[in-house]
Amino acid sequence: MNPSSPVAHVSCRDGSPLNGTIRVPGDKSISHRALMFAGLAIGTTRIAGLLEGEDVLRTAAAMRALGADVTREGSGMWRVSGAGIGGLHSPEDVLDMGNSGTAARLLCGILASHDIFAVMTGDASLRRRPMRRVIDPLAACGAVFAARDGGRLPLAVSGAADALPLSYRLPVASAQVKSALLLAGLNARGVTEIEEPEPTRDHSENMLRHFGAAVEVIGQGRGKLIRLRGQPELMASDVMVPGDPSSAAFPIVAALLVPGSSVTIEGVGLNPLRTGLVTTLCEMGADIVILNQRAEGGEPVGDLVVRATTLRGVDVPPERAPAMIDEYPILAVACALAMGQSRLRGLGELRVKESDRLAATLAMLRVNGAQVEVDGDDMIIMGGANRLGGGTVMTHMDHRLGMSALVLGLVADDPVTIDDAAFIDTSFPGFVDLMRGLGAVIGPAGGPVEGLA
Ligand SMILES: O=C(O)C1=C[C@@H](OP(=O)(O)O)[C@@H](O)[C@H](O)C1
Ligand SMILES: C=C(OP(=O)(O)O)C(=O)O
Repeated sequence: MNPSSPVAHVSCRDGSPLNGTIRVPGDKSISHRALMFAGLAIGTTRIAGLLEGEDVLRTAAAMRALGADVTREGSGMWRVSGAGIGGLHSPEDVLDMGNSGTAARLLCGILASHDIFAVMTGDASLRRRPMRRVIDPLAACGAVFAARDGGRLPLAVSGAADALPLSYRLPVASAQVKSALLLAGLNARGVTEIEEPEPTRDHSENMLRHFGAAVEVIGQGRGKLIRLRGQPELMASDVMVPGDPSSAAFPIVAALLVPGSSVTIEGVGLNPLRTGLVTTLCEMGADIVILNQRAEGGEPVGDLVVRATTLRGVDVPPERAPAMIDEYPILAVACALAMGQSRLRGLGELRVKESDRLAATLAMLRVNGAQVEVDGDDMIIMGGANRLGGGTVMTHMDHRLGMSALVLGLVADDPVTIDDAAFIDTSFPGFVDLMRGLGAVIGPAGGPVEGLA
């Protein structure tokens, strides 16, 4: 993707409600993991509903370069024949992980405990993101990493020929770090132990079990100890990927905010470690009904019926952050439209996402007339500004900023423009068309609504 794409896209309030029934693309976290675990398993795994966004396509290409047989069979339908744990080989060329922190960090885990040499890079956004949080703990298994200043990509890794198990207490609440260590632990002799003081998404633990590994999780409440016995035989096992709750967040908030709307989103993943946004919106008074709760591929799933509601301000506790870490930009849009003040607490991790999301979300709202402040790691938003919109939002290569700004435009008094829509494809290909199908007016700035590439 071209980060300096000159296209400006704009969304406008036109008074018509959003209506319809949709599905959002497959869960990004689960899609990355399905390709990685299937690539390490013996036998052939079929994956249905894989997210075909740029980020996940980078993982597919990397696993292929490392020796797994990864084939697209149809829309969202993929077949992976794994190389078995320890069976991957050195890639012939540099692994380019594009815009994806998850792909880069989880792959570091795989590389660390394989006897291979690899070099990894990414786009300008990913090259700014901290990698020490994975390479420091992974080095303890015997891998040797060399990275650019500050522990940034590009990096080179010489994986351990005979990896040692890891024992580590996570200093930040990060499912990416946890998953990188679990992936390394798969090819280590003995038991890898990870202490997790704050719970984060557990898709890796669920998928390890799905592929036949023995994972023990000790502790029920907040603090957990995760134990993985190394060198299990991972057996191929088909995966059905649920709709991504982090993508559903955009039509959910749009339906709540655009008066008269009623939107049903089918097949959304409802893992409790991902549903912080729904909890928060319900605290704001949102009319969200969950129907047909069921389990699909080891993950809870349901259909969400969302109707427009007048929202009130909310105080979101810091401990909820891991369950909605990617949803703060769109929650901030909801707060700007709510009655009263909101305080979103403990958002330090937002500074190291695809952009500095704390600064970029503040700028998005301010340039469109909302009153917002950052106080330490908290964001404070005054809802109900007299007039919103009219600004151009700099998206800084960050898909979630782009989508949040377009949703803001659907309810603002004046059009909202974004500098670059290209990065939306990293997690939500087809976003603009899907929103238009519900009745949203989104199009190039100053041009006709139809014809947006
Ligand atoms: O494990 C994952 O799939 C992810 C974990 C989160 O990152 P952190 O682990 O850095 O919090 C999240 O922001 C990212 O979009 C996906
Ligand atoms: C932070 C995100 O992804 P990643 O870390 O994989 O780039 C995201 O999708 O919002």
